[in-house]
Amino acid sequence: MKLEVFSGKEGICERVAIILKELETKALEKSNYFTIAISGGSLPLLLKNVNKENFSKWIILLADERCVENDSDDSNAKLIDNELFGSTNIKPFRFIKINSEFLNDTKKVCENYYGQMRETWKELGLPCTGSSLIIDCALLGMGPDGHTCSLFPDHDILRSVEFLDYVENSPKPPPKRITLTLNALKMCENVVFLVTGASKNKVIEDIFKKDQKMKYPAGIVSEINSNSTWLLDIDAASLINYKDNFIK
Ligand SMILES: O=C(O)[C@H](O)[C@@H](O)[C@H](O)[C@H](O)COP(=O)(O)O
Repeated sequence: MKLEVFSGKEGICERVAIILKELETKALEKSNYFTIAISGGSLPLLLKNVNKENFSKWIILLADERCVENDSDDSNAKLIDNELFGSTNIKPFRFIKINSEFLNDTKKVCENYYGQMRETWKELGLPCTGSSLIIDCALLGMGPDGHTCSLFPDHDILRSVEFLDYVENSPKPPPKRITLTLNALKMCENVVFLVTGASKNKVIEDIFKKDQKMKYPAGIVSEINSNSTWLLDIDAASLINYKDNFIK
């Protein structure tokens, strides 16, 4: 697991734009598309420097989504749409969102979302292994409790054997959500965590200094995926020794 620390959000914005350009280039050498799963929270606000030149080749997925209307202020899709595309005319090749027709049945929202993903992978000949669809990049946040996507510490969802699953009792509101599982995240070509703020420094200390990754879903993802990179600001990194990983 790679670690890079920045003095502020600006450095993270610049670095993530460079990383995504590199991953996009690599993906487009193999296929016509770049597949990326994106978290909600403050993460989409860090994507302002992302190069939009090849957006017509991007397939955007929700790393997790709250089961709300796509135009609700609680929707991760709305947040990502606003931050990446704003008022521009630029659009990705496809942005897979939940079907709000099923909002009264979380399981159906989940089945439908996975179905949309599978159809896209099949239609475009994207790589898969069994029931796992291979995603080029998962761009993930982490909460102060160490959750990532809607994978919460000590929650049953961590034992899911599905690729995509749902929770109806999320400790963080709103309670009903769908999420990529550990199985799915293990198979992603790359996982990039963007973590800012002092509220996360203890979890970062446990993951990077105390070797207690497995206590936290974000740490577990980093352990099981062989290609994870963490971009932190100095507030999140304040309890670890980051001298050799400080970028600017
Ligand atoms: O669906 C959610 O409730 C959010 O997406 C959540 O999972 C968020 O990504 C993390 O809590 C990190 O949030 P911040 O980046 O805002 O700290």
